[in-house]
Amino acid sequence: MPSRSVLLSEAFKSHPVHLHHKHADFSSLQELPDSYAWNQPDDHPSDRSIFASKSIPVVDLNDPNALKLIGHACKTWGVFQVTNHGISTELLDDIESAGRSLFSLPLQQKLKAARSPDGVSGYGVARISSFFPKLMWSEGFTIVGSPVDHFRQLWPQDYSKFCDVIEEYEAEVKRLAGRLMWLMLGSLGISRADIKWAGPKGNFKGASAALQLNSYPACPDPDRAMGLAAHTDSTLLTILYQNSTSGLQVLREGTGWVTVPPIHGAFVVNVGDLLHILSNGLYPSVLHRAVVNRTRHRLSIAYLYGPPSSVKISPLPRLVGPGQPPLYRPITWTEYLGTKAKHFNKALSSVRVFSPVNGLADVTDHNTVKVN
Ligand SMILES: C=C1C[C@]23C[C@H]1CC[C@H]2[C@@]12CCC[C@@](C)(C(=O)O1)[C@H]2[C@@H]3C(=O)O
Ligand SMILES: O=C(O)CCC(=O)C(=O)O
Ligand SMILES: [Fe+2]
Repeated sequence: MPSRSVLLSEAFKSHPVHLHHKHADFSSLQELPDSYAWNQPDDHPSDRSIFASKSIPVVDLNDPNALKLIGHACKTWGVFQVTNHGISTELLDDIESAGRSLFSLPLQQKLKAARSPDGVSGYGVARISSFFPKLMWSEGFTIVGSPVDHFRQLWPQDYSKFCDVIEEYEAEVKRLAGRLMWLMLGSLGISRADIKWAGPKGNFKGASAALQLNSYPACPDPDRAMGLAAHTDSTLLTILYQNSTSGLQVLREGTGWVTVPPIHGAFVVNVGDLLHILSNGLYPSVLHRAVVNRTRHRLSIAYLYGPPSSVKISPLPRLVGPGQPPLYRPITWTEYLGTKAKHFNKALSSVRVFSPVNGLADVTDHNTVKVN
């Protein structure tokens, strides 16, 4: 561990986003305001692809072949769903209803817990909003560390029961994340000895994470609106719970946008940018987005899981060799979040090592134009 550890919550100190004037009271909007109309013909939610014939793999964690199935899903899709993961449907119901209570508070109340421009936690629009000229039809609440201060502002009387649900959910999903890490890495031949930062018990005790509650209100003109614009996650992996309303889509090369159908009690697990780096490019970090719905409110809860914040992540030595040079330079999670805040979807290529073979430019050559 480096002596000076930079917390995840510090990641955006040098990349503040000022979006406060953009909070909307969706329930009062009967028509889609122009500021929410994403009418680019080639990246339009209305090209939402059918439940494609080849669909996202579903893996039962009790299946003796789970390791192999997960490895295959990670290589080919970068995303899969898991069932029999050990987290009770009661806890899922509890976290969903906590999310619902939060987003159904009056806007003025939610704004009391607004995310500060250089902070990570609190209520607000997606951080990536600053890269797009149009607004997204969603609101979010990010939790890093204890939610108690913000929850006290939201629910001065009964914040503690909501804190308990969040804490219980985080503890359970953290355990699942550690288990999934070993399955995802195990199928690449990686074992405990290869990842020192997983700790002596191999339980990734020092891992960092953010919990992102996303709310997508019913929308008067869903075909022209965008819930959450296409992005990859800056994580090792993300564990997503979605309610029974569909909306999540992943981009599959050669197919287009594929809807991830909600399965009651299941989680969607996707590879993030840091696992792509760790796997030396073997696992793709999947591009995904959320579209919205005319009649139904949609809720999703993403557990964005990463390494201890100051551990340098680089391609695993076991996956590097004479024919497989390391494709990425070492970077900490906190540094990567800063890079993402600056370069957005070009962040990953900005970490890519210069090579005369792949012809990619070094990070110093990277200039991304930010649309505000
Ligand atoms: C630990 C994370 C990961 C963050 C930033 C920070 C807290 C919130 C996460 C998200 C959640 C919503 C999509 C995203 C793209 C966004 O705008 O905020 C994510 C982003 C990332 O994966 O880069
Ligand atoms: O709402 C969804 O299904 C997607 C959420 C997401 O991609 C995220 O929070 O990173
Ligand atoms: Fe995401």
